[in-house]
Amino acid sequence: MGSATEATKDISENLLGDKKVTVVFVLGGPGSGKGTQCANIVEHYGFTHLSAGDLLRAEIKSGSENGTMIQNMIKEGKIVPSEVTIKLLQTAILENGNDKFLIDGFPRNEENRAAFERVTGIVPEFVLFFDCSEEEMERRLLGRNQGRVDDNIETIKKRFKVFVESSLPVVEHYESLGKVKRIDAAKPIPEVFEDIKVIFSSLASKGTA
Ligand SMILES: Nc1ncnc2c1ncn2[C@@H]1O[C@H](COP(=O)(O)OP(=O)(O)O)[C@@H](O)[C@H]1O
Ligand SMILES: Nc1ccn([C@H]2C[C@H](O)[C@@H](COP(=O)(O)OP(=O)(O)O)O2)c(=O)n1
Ligand SMILES: [Mg+2]
Repeated sequence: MGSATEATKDISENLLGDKKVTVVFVLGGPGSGKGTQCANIVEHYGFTHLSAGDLLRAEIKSGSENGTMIQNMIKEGKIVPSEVTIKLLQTAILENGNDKFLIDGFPRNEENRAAFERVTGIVPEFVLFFDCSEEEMERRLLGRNQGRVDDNIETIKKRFKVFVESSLPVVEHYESLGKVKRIDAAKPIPEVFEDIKVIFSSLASKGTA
């Protein structure tokens, strides 16, 4: 004991038991196509998709005591405190037999990132970053039609601001570590997936996933 590295490892073993996992963070602005492409990656590369937003929406539906707080924050385009989101992610990881996870829409700010690293000890294999213009993302969100309380123009503008101010710095952090694989997400869905395939096929052939 004594070193910071050992301390982090001990905490990680407490929270995830002995489970060793491969994690890819999937980041990008609202409407950049993260969820759509995660479904493709799951189908072809055997990952399990964990969307932080989906987990939070399920928590609202379940009638949990945090439900109203989460709902209000999502409506305002704000980011839910990391202890809530991390708990949901941790449970989902432990409940799943798989050891390869795409974590979509997390970490969305520095607090998310630092807390996740601290309490799980998980370091992502890499970050898949979906690069797309706000104009295109806005068009997609307004056409998404999933009945979401945050897919209206007022909340969308707030989400874009939060993305630029809080989420892009997380991407920059991972860029400084050489961990970001950037995708041109403005292209049509099949073309975006062709670019993603190159990345995941090379991961599979290295035997790390
Ligand atoms: N490359 C693309 N071109 C056009 N529309 C797309 C593309 N990728 C996703 N979409 C559509 O845009 C909307 C948002 O996609 P989604 O995967 O939910 O994005 P995110 O999870 O990043 O918010 C959905 O209606 C989806 O069908
Ligand atoms: N790490 C996260 C992820 C999502 N949330 C909340 C705030 C986000 O605006 C909403 C919706 O997230 P979601 O990833 O589903 O949204 P998009 O797929 O990017 O459109 O959920 C959060 O508070 N913390
Ligand atoms: Mg999504």
